[in-house]
Amino acid sequence: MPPQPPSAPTPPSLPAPLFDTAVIAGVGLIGGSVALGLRSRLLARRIVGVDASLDALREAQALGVVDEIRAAPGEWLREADLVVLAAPMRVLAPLAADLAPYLNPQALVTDVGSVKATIAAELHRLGVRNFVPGHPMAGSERGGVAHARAALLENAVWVLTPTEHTPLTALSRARALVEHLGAAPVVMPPGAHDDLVATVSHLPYLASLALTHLVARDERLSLLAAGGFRDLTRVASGDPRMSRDMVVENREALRLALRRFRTQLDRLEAELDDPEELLAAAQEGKRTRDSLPVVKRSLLPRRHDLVVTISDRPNQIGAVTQALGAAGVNIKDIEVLAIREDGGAMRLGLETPEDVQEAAGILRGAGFDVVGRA
Ligand SMILES: NC(=O)c1ccc[n+]([C@@H]2O[C@H](COP(=O)([O-])OP(=O)(O)OC[C@H]3O[C@@H](n4cnc5c(N)ncnc54)[C@H](O)[C@@H]3O)[C@@H](O)[C@H]2O)c1
Ligand SMILES: O=C(O)C(=O)C[C@]1(C(=O)O)C=C[C@@H](O)C=C1
Repeated sequence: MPPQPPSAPTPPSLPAPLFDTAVIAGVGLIGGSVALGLRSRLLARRIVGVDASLDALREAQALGVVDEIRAAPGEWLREADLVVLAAPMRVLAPLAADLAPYLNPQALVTDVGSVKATIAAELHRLGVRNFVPGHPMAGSERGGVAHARAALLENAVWVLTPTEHTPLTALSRARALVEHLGAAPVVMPPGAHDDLVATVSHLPYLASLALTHLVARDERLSLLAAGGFRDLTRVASGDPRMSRDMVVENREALRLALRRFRTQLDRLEAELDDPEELLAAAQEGKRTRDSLPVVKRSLLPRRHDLVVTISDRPNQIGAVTQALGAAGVNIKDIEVLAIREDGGAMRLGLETPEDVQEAAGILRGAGFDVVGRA
């Protein structure tokens, strides 16, 4: 055979996404953050939002959180291989019942609700096979998609609460989802989860309400309320109805946590007359609080991303940054997404959608393969 001319190296293709079509049911703070995580980490080829509020859907689409929007379930759902239920807890089960007739039986279905035993039982009753109940231990008092950020879920503990009905393959797919989103999966039964969050989430919410009620009786108290009071009561600013639903749903476990809390308060009150004992309690409290792990999250919103494939040749990353630097495009964040024998991909975080357009043009001109995610 005559010698062949050397062919131009073909740029490596982007890593295959974990999911083809992801559906986010409830495109608010948490659903939107999951969608942004899927997006920025290239975990789904296509993200569809479904929500009871047309305004929320339009906002999610305008912010580039989802690719497509749907106002109601339908045949279109069969294309989904991932469905994330992220609506308020009181509507999670009815929402699942509306979606169930259209679900592809292979689809991984998960939720993000704050209490797990009831939803786990409800979805089993509905016959949703690949359902893995979940709860990211991260959030904010500010709801709505405008506050969604992929970084919200980064390094967060994300509890998965399989039951005896949960297929092992579904659990391992849910684990992979959580890990790929940059969070840390922790697996336990739904009841154990509900007992624990009663103490670390639902009790603090009621305690913050109690404190705000104390302050409400005298406006001079609000005047003097500084960092300490504000830190302790931040969660009282959350959506009252959602928070109410959360604590009511977990009331059995919460009653026990409240009893333990009252005992602690009584003990501390008694120790006011025993300063040495109170000092020991204060030292123990400081040790516990100081030893809580610091959760590191990126400071940058990852809304304006550009993904560049890089071949396995020297100085490819340098060539990308130099080309953009020479044109005055400011790179705010860089992440290497995948490294393989034939190359890999990296994500550039840019400030504005216009920067993404400009950078994509420059890099394409320099022979790079790019995908914009403005
Ligand atoms: N906010 C937090 O800190 C936090 C943390 C972890 C988990 N969660 C859980 O996440 C879920 C969502 O909370 P959020 O803070 O994102 O709320 P959110 O208000 O920001 O978003 C909820 C979204 O669900 C939509 N929705 C309401 N009813 C619906 C229905 N019937 N069908 C489809 N969509 C509907 C709303 O329009 C809204 O867009 C809740 O179940 C909550 O328990 C919240
Ligand atoms: O506001 C926050 O920072 C939260 O993380 C909110 C918080 C919590 O109590 O920890 C509230 C309810 C959710 O189920 C999970 C998280």
